[in-house]
Amino acid sequence: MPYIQQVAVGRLPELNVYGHDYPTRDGSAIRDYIHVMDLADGHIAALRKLFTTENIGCTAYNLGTGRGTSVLEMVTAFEKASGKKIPVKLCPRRPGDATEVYASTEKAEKELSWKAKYGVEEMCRDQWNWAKNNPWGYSGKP
Ligand SMILES: O=c1ccn([C@@H]2O[C@H](COP(=O)(O)OP(=O)(O)O[C@H]3O[C@H](CO)[C@@H](O)[C@H](O)[C@H]3O)[C@@H](O)[C@H]2O)c(=O)[nH]1
Repeated sequence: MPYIQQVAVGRLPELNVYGHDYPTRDGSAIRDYIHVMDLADGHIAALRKLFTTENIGCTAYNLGTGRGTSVLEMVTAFEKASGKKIPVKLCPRRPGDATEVYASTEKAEKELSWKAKYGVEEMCRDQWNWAKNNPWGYSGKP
């Protein structure tokens, strides 16, 4: 996402897509992208659980949407949200990259009463809204 955003604002000429021969629906790798607001809410839900449960010990929760989106699907969604063309360069796979990663969310839903609210469309919309107003981030153009 940070790289797609940099292409959209003109800081990078194109997005390197690492891997286009994965056994996925379009050949690119699949990940579980999450809206930062959902991620923040998930942490708050975990803290709430921590402060209200005695002897909770150490427990891990997955914070994700439970849905996988491919790199090329993300590009298309960002193009739609921004109205900008995102040129891509199909590159070899990065060593060590997994084909498909998405979260199992049942435990967090059940025990934290937390579930991601936003989808890829809202993620791209809100990221573009921030990026177009802050193309060089908080620090401004160097
Ligand atoms: O310019 C880019 C950057 C990324 N990707 C692809 O986009 C996907 C997501 O990449 P990235 O944001 O680097 O995340 P992951 O590959 O999911 O790895 C992250 O998540 C892993 C599991 O949490 C951690 O182990 C890693 O350190 C962390 O970088 C992958 O398919 C990449 O190949 C591109 O195609 N072009």
